Amino acid sequence: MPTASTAPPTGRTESGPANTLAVVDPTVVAETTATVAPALPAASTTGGTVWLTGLPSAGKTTVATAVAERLRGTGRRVEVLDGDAVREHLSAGLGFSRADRDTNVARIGFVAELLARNGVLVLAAVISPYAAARDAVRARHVASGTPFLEVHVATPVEVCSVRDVKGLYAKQRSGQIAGLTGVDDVYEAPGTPELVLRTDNSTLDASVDAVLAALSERGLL
Ligand SMILES: Nc1ncnc2c1ncn2[C@@H]1O[C@H](COP(=O)(O)OS(=O)(=O)O)[C@@H](OP(=O)(O)O)[C@H]1O
Ligand SMILES: Nc1ncnc2c1ncn2[C@@H]1O[C@H](COP(=O)(O)OP(=O)(O)O)[C@@H](O)[C@H]1O
Repeated sequence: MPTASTAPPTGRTESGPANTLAVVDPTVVAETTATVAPALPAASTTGGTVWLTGLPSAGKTTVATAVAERLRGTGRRVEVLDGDAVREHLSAGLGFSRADRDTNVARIGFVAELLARNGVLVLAAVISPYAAARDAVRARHVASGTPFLEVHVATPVEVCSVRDVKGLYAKQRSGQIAGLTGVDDVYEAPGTPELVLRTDNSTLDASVDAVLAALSERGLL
């Protein structure tokens, strides 16, 4: 809710009826507003979405977080949308069927576009295994003229399964889970992503630099 110090002179107050100030002498309102209204910020920086797709343990979250950290130091408005975290809230209750994954990706894409359209730089770290679902997210951004960069975190499954940050690959091997992306469930690699990161043969810093360069090339930094 807007506070008294930031509310525009709409003639409304939070506690009174909508037209409370409409009966007040407008010069008084003008004086009051002139006293408390803060200076408007300069035009906001263009937002955009960086969509990191890849297998579990590929490095999506690690890269997204590191890019965000670098940018926060510059004062840029940045948000990380992580599939894992979103599944605890916005996508609570969804599983890993194709339908549920598509729903999850569509929800994250919706929020990403909303934030990006309003000047936030969004880093979405989501497996998003199906090309059609990712393309739909891109289309949503294109429709509103919001920049969208697909980044394939293309770490090979052999490397991901050794990293096995959450023990999922081991669980799949021992038969405790099935339908693990890249092992016994589909992962459709992007055909023409804006950027491909191979975290198995380059450093985290190099990946962060590559993402920042891609943003800079598009005037998003
Ligand atoms: N069966 C199966 N397949 C793939 N991933 C699995 C599975 N079960 C649980 N997890 C964990 O779920 C984390 C979030 O996945 P996402 O929301 O990004 O997946 S999806 O885009 O909806 O497919 C995902 O997080 P990351 O490891 O960070 O990618 C996995 O750790
Ligand atoms: N160059 C690199 N870039 C990103 N992560 C790396 C790199 N080298 C090793 N790692 C490690 O790989 C793991 C990736 O995990 P995470 O970012 O959670 O993957 P994801 O989000 O794709 O599941 C982390 O433990 C990270 O420290």
